Amino acid sequence: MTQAAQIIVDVPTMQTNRPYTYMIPTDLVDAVVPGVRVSVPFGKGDREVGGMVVGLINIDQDLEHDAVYQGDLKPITRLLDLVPVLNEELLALSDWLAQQTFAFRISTIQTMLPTALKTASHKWLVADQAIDNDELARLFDAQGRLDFTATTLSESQVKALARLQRLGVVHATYQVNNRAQVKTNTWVTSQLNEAQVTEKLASLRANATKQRRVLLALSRQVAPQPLAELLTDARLTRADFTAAAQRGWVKMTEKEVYRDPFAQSEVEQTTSMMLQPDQQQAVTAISQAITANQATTFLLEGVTGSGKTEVYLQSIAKALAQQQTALMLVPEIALTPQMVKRVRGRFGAQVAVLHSGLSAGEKYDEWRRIERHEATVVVGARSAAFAPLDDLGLIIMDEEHETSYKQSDNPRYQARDVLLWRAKWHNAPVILGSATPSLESRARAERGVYRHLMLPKRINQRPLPPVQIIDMREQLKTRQESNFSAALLTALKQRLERGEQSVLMLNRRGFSSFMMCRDCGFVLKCPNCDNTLVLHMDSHTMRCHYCGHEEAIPRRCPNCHSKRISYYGTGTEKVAAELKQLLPTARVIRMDVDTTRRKGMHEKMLAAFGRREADILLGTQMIAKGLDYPDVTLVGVLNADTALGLPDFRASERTFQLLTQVSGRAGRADKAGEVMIQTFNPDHYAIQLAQQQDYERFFRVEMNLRHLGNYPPYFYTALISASDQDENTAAKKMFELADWLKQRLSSSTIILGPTPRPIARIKNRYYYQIFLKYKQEPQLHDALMQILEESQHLRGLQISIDMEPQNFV
Ligand SMILES: Nc1ncnc2c1ncn2[C@@H]1O[C@H](COP(=O)(O)OP(=O)(O)OP(=O)(O)O)[C@@H](O)[C@H]1O
Ligand SMILES: [Zn+2]
Ligand SMILES: [Zn+2]
Repeated sequence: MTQAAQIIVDVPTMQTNRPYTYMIPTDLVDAVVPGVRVSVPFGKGDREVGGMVVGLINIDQDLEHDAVYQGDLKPITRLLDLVPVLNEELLALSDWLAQQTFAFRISTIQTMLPTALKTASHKWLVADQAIDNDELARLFDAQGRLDFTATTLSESQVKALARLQRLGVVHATYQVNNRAQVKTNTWVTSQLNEAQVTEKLASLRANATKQRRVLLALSRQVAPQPLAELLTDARLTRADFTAAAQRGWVKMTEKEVYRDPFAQSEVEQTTSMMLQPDQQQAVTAISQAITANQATTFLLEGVTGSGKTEVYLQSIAKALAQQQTALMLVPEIALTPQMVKRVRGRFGAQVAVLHSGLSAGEKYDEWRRIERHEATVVVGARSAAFAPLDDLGLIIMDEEHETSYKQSDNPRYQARDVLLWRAKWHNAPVILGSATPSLESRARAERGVYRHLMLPKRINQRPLPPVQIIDMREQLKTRQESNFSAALLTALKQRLERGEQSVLMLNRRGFSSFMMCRDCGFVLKCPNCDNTLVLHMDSHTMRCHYCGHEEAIPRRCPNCHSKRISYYGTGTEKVAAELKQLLPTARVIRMDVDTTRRKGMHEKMLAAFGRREADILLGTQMIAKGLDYPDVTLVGVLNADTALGLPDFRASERTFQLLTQVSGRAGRADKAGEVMIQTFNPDHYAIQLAQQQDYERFFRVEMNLRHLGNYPPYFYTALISASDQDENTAAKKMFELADWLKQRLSSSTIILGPTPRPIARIKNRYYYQIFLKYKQEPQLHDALMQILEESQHLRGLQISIDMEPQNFV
């Protein structure tokens, strides 16, 4: 009996999207197992490519059934791993995921591996114990390291080393060949003494404000300090200090940053709290499912501040108590030290944390701790859904409604689906938690597919803060254009006088992509779909992205005939400038993608705000989550409407979710809180119901509208996009496709488009899309596969498929 290996090669094309059969050299027979990476000769000229072993077959019996096999089998060239890097579960998952998302198997496999394993990296073997074989022991240097990538090893040596790794005598580590992985911080050292600073300040021109700020900052501290710290004053920029360096006032140096080894040990140990009755009920139900190994999905719906986290923690404890592991996903933005602290505080060093802030090396370290069963609790963002935990006893997804759980690039997977799949594999329950569940999940709870658990009250009966809606149309009649209503401005002044803090949110979603009447708030909608029309400056038209309807940009408001129609939207920078004028004494921290791009800035700014170094935290959506500061008594939303204008059937849902989240930040401690929402659409149901914080009503109203519009959760959706350098080719192909689909699919399926994409041209490629809404469509998978396969033969045209798309702009 001869064995051969089934290998997915690292050649991402439709033709190669299936296992190829390779011969296993006799010496490697035991070492080649599913889940190890290899390199193999492939294609014309036997180019060497990487690959993943996904299965083994007996040549004598199975080969005639192997469709791919032609001619003599080529042998595997090299073994890259001594032990599998993906286990049986994850291999099966990668296969399922490729099917679900119409992605190549190699790309779903790559998605599951930590970066250190997929980029060009240098592999070392490290001896953890003495090796009792002289020949092998000699391969290791004085530090017990063997350079696996550079050393030529005989096949028997490879086999023997594989055995040692399986026994835990040696382990593999990776050094990523990427200089950028070394983290550095810029430090600023003043070159001026106190007297010189005073002198320079005196000689500055009156309008040299930037230089004055830099000098003032220098006067406060003489010792070298990190630039990032100086930049917590939002009025200062890196460029100001670069300019100062050119003047010889400061020296800027790069220092390497090391991981703080005390960061973990500082976390204070916490113990389980006495649960409130609602919490207790939830924990009991979840615990029963854990004990019974039932893959029940729970929807934990709890208002902001109702103590969902404590329910998670005590349920995790239950899983650990029966020697199982737990996986918890949170949105990237919520992975603040606060959240990590709460989990570490309860479970200590057995917690592994995976987030985008870690370097490739750090991520690999965490991944390995999980694989070696050193970590039994994993907290992480979307990609942590693939954490290689064995024997999962509980899976949690916090803020389950968050769009960031859906990956927008290939493979376009929804982490929630991955978790549900894994739960079935492990017979483990899942908790989907949120104050504002997605309509899809809430509808499933209604139909009994998920079990519904509720936490309807805040802890200690603290009231939800009162929410006031401010009609900006009224404001505009009396005052000149401003981002601040009189009421909000007064409230901000009060907080300043009382020494309390305020949070201001500027909604960036939908920023200037549509038009709105400044007098009546009217937003132009599609006559066919009731979706907001998107402004296309290139063609000077308003377009519907679902059905393709197009019309001229109106000069007057179709509703009130006002001429004051404009792009609605504004940036945080502009708001910060206005704030400076209106409230010159207020200390403001501005938090948006620009100011938080540098690693660690997000946490630094929040920490500074927590230390009360600022009066106002001004930011985009990123401030809506997770903040728990006792002195915040005012939350202001500057523009509640912008997301409502988006050409997205989920626009109301997103708006409601965001407003509810951000309102939940006020009055969490003893001091009462207050929320003010500025809007041009005070009567819109999403805004009205957010004011009342009435999720239940919102759910009913929105479900009704979804039903009328044939949208999810009543219909499933899929988005097919095609792009080409030639606009006609892309359009023509998509019209053909739409016709073909009409014949192929059932008549109950709704095919919208093709239409040009919101940004029709990206990097000189033209995009067209078809939007599908369907209930039951057994033909769909095959039809879409066929489209992908056929598109391979069309040079230049690229087709992508997004199941249950979350983003339309
Ligand atoms: N049983 C309890 N007894 C006393 N305090 C509790 C209890 N459960 C939770 N808390 C406290 O109540 C506060 C709010 O809880 P938590 O942050 O878990 O709510 P949440 O539902 O996750 O809120 P959000 O959705 O706003 O993040 C926290 O400070 C938490 O420590
Ligand atoms: Zn109008
Ligand atoms: Zn339309």
